[in-house]
Amino acid sequence: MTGAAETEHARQHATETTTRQKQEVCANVLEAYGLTVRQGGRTIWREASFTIHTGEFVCALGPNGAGKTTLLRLVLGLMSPAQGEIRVLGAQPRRGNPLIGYVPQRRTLDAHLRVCARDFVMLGLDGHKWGIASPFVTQQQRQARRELVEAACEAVGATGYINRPVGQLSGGEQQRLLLAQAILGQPRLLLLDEPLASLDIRNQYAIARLVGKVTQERQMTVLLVTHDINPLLSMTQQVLYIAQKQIALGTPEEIISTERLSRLYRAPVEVMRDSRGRVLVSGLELGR
Ligand SMILES: Nc1ncnc2c1ncn2[C@@H]1O[C@H](COP(=O)(O)OP(=O)(O)OP(=O)(O)O)[C@@H](O)[C@H]1O
Repeated sequence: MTGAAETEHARQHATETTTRQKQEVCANVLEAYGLTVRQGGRTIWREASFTIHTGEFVCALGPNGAGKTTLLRLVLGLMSPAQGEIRVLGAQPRRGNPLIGYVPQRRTLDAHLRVCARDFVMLGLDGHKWGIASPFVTQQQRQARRELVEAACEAVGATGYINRPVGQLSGGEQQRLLLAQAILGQPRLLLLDEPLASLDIRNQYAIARLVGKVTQERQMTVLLVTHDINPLLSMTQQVLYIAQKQIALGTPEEIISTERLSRLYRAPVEVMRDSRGRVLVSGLELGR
């Protein structure tokens, strides 16, 4: 690296560190004030106000099309609200914020994808460049990146298949790699869009436990979209429920109750709990 490039690199690093430090002291990870969101001329939800605090594990629930992914898109700065204000780590949302890790709604990775698990996870560091590292990366930095990837793979229990082509891995194994990719940059906020979808029950619980453990160890705030809260109940502190164009936030006991859900859906919804605390909701099949 030339002297000028080194100076520029150091300046950028210092600016990013200061911004990071400033945002890390923010006690509220997500703040919404009177948020209204429209898509294609339709109001998806309106006048939502809520706060997610540092370190909370929050599950977003709601019927198909209620606007759960839309909320994640707002947080990621991929769209703007029609009204109201949203603040992420004390600032306006912005695209490519390194303080946010994101696992999008799961697509099965192409069975013919030859890239090995280690390189796939590495995309979490420079995915926007398709893994083509900057020419300024030194041998030492390359080694540090490898160690970071290996630590993330270890954290999600993927070390055993780190050299295998991702296309050949099972759904549960691929989900672990997506999680490793998202935590690589040590984000403060982790967004997960239906990480349990299309996994069998055993793997749903295994991935749920893993997400809980990894995010607690790394002190991350989590906003996770799911259709089934049960595998996540033991770690969920807040539930964010989206229905009937409204958003409600509270503890699982507050939100997932017969009275509250019936009010949210303006329909008779019944919530039952079994001896192990698992919830069963009936009445939602009648429509949004
Ligand atoms: N680009 C777009 N243009 C117009 N409408 C859109 C667009 N993207 C999403 N929508 C609509 O916004 C609504 C909310 O979509 P969103 O994907 O946020 O729902 P969701 O709650 O995540 O649903 P699911 O549980 O099915 O994933 C849907 O009715 C969808 O059709």
